[in-house]
Amino acid sequence: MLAVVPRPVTVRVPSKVNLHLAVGAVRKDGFHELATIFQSLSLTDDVTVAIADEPGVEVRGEGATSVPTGGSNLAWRAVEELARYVGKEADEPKVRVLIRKGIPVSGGMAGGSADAAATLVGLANLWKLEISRDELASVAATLGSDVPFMLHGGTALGTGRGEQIVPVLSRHTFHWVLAFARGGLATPKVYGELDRLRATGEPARVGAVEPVLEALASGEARQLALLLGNDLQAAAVSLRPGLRRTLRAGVNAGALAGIVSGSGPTCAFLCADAEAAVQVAAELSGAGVCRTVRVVHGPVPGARVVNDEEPHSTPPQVHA
Ligand SMILES: C[C@@](CO)(OP(=O)(O)O)[C@H](O)COP(=O)(O)OP(=O)(O)OC[C@H]1O[C@@H](n2ccc(N)nc2=O)[C@H](O)[C@@H]1O
Ligand SMILES: Nc1ncnc2c1ncn2[C@@H]1O[C@H](COP(=O)(O)OP(=O)(O)O)[C@@H](O)[C@H]1O
Repeated sequence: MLAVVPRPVTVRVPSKVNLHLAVGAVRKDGFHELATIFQSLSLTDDVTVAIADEPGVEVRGEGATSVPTGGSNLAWRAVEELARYVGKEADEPKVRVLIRKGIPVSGGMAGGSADAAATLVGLANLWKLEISRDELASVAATLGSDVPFMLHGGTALGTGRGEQIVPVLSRHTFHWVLAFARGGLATPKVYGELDRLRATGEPARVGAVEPVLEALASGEARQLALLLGNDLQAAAVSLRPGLRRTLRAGVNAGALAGIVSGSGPTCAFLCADAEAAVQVAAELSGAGVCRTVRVVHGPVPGARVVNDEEPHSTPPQVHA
């Protein structure tokens, strides 16, 4: 009798920006204690998982050539972790993963984490697993600090090393312009640079998280703009001094505020509305301070199956 091979499953997964990133002490396990507010953004990766005779990962799109396709790819690690969790034999998952990247690699927008989260959701569907979101989140946390949020999406507070997620009330949609840099920044290097800066001085720290929560609940972009803060920004700028110029250029172009996204080097500019974002993007792209400019919005849903929707929708793009 012929076995029925399940159809491939395609999952769309957002990127993220940290609206507030307070980096605390280094813990015994080497991670920093965090209090962060994540917001998912409409810049996405699409990940397709399929049963195949030749297992492996294929990567296409934005920055694809700098993404490993072997066992260190976070999507492949997700295949292995989920297989282990549900008790599949180590050589059983004959799965092929196709990643279509829209999220810049090593850009501080959690692209690898996004692919891992998308793979978990895709496999749960492909393998018809009876697994709860909480269980999936616990597997996600073993893959990386940002992975649980990429499952979750929306706007959320992350604590611990960033993996403990609680949803946050956020009214309205916020409009952003992203400035992609040439080349990426390695996350551990940026945390290390912050440790170095703190050992030799007192780089400014972000304020309390409560006012940010209030601004999100009010949905007022102008209020939120005054409160955006990222403790890793000083470290990213120290490693890439040119980011200072990019941040200034975005505000000069009419953004309400600019911030380094997570560990950088992508810069995210909050704009008053959708129309203002398009104008800021056009002006910023002519300023010669970044590689590419994108207009996006948030929050959007976390990793979700989109089998019957059209393939990867790239947001408006302006080449700088
Ligand atoms: C900085 C943030 C902000 O959301 O994201 P990115 O900007 O890289 O996307 C995250 O904290 C990145 O999370 P993620 O990329 O999942 O990191 P992990 O794989 O868990 O850890 C990579 C390395 O980052 C450092 N790290 C990460 C998280 C944390 N709370 N403390 C740390 O010190 C450690 O050096 C660790 O070895
Ligand atoms: N599926 C993936 N997509 C992107 N990067 C990946 C992936 N798997 C592993 N990596 C590696 O993870 C590192 C961080 O990538 P990424 O998640 O894009 O950046 P960031 O941590 O700045 O958000 C890079 O060195 C990249 O080569």
